[in-house]
Amino acid sequence: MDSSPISRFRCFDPTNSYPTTTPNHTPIPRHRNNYKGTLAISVNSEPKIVSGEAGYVLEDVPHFTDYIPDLPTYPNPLQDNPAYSVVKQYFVNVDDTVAQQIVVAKDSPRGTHFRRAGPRQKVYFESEDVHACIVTCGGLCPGLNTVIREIVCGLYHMYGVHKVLGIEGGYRGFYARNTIPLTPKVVNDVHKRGGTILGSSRGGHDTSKIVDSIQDRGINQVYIIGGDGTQKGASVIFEEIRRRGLKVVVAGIPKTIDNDIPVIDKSFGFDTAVEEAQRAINAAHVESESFENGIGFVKLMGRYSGFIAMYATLASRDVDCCLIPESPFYLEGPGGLFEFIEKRLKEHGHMVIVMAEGAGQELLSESIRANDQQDASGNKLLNDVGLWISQRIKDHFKKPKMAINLKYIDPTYMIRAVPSNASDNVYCTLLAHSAVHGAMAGYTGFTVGPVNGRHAYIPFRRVIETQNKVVITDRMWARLLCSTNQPSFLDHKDVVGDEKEEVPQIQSINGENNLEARATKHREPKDVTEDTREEEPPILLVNGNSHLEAIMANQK
Ligand SMILES: Nc1ncnc2c1ncn2[C@@H]1O[C@H](COP(=O)(O)OP(=O)(O)OP(=O)(O)O)[C@@H](O)[C@H]1O
Ligand SMILES: O=P(O)(O)OC[C@H]1O[C@](O)(CO)[C@@H](O)[C@@H]1O
Ligand SMILES: [Mg+2]
Repeated sequence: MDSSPISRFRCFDPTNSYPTTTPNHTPIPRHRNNYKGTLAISVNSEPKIVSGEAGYVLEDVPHFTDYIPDLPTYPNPLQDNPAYSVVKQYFVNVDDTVAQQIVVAKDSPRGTHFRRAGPRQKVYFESEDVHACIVTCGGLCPGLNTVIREIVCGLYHMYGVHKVLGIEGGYRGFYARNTIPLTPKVVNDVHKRGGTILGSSRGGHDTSKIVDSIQDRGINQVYIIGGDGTQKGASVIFEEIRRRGLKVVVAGIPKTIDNDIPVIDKSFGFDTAVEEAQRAINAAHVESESFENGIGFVKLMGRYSGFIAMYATLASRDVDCCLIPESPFYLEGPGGLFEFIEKRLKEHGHMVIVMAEGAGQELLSESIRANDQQDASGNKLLNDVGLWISQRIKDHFKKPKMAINLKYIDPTYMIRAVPSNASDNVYCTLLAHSAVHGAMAGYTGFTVGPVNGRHAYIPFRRVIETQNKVVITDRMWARLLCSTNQPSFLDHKDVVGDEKEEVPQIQSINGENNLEARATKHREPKDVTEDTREEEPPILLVNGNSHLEAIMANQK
């Protein structure tokens, strides 16, 4: 008997272990958590959570068999594909799941897992019956075309699917635009271009019109590429499809230049964007070095998450100061940005500042009328804080003493409009293929992505409930502070506090930030109590030293 903990609590995979039409038919278990037992159509899509020994939890994704009875299955055509037949164990094991938490202590619970992505032995579509469509939504990101290409080529070459449509111009394209037939020939060299060959848009998400269009066109696999907003839209589409009892897969491929999608290791195009940002930082460095008291000021993307700025800074080593939305700062007075600039210019004669577009927005809205405008998707429109702070720096140094030479560089759209680099191309290929395998296997309502390096199917709920942010108490931010040696910019009154009060404990650093969502304040209480290693952080350090010095002091 197999004594593996997972099999004992029946981590059911309808595509491998319990096919519905094989001679060795094994009944589908009725007792799965949140599973309604009978295979009647269920309109409630509740989380599929399976618990096991030693604190093991599987957060599973929906499957056709959850709400459509008696579906036939077919052997996966990949088993006859010469490219894959030689690969041992090409099909994913029934029990394979991917752990979210891989840094563990001896006695800590095994924690959350996701279903491993990849091809299954049985599929729920015959190749000629598949009618797929692809849509891209939200802002641009390097690699969009590669994902489109690889979904098309994956469907054609691995599964013999020949009906793939491109939906033009984002969600509204489902009901307001024509479709584009996509073949391997059409998409052959699109990965060499930036942008998306399908076009994109914000807003225009009309669920019933979109699902009507899917139904009217006879589409049964919907591949949706986009960021957090897009995945929210995909989740709503999935719920409506499920409510109507349609055999239609909804598969999300996460896209965001800001890297703000939680759970997954990082989003595609991020590396390319960081690489492209180096060109702007290099230019800023060259300009600043060449003039007396030169300041190169670079504004990068990052609405709520400063990952691009942080990684671009770490990669460059020429940056003296990195400003991100997660780390508040102020301009005037002791410990402020102006004081630091003056100090650094006196020491080095020049400096480079990198700023994420979402940083310091509160300073700007204090000084000018708050901008409460939104884009078509409901995202807050940001003020150009980079330009504003540049002007404030110029004004500040005009007054008394130092003549400065500030050059403002805004490459924001350049870093997301370029084609993806080689490593992102490979990453995009894996994402696309994982999505195709999952769809063919009848999984639906999922976003695909790597979790600790292994591709997994993640329920929509998990990627839309929170945003991935830089955790400034994690080691990665400490590495950055170590590289720039910038101050913490904590407000003087916060730093000193009420002298009668006890000096609060310095925040300890708890583990690597490998780009996963770790902003504790966004975590569910359940997660926090389950994972005892990520306790609610104590008050951030605060003793007048730089952030880094304080961290080092604490580690002594
Ligand atoms: N809560 C929601 N429910 C349904 N649809 C949504 C929701 N939020 C956003 N959308 C739709 O998703 C699409 C993309 O959203 P948005 O413009 O926020 O970009 P995104 O996917 O977050 O990408 P990025 O922020 O990386 O550019 C839009 O068409 C928008 O209407
Ligand atoms: O100008 P657009 O196309 O709305 O996009 C700008 C936004 O899109 C992003 O690239 C992704 O959310 C943000 O960094 C940026 O604020
Ligand atoms: Mg977004």
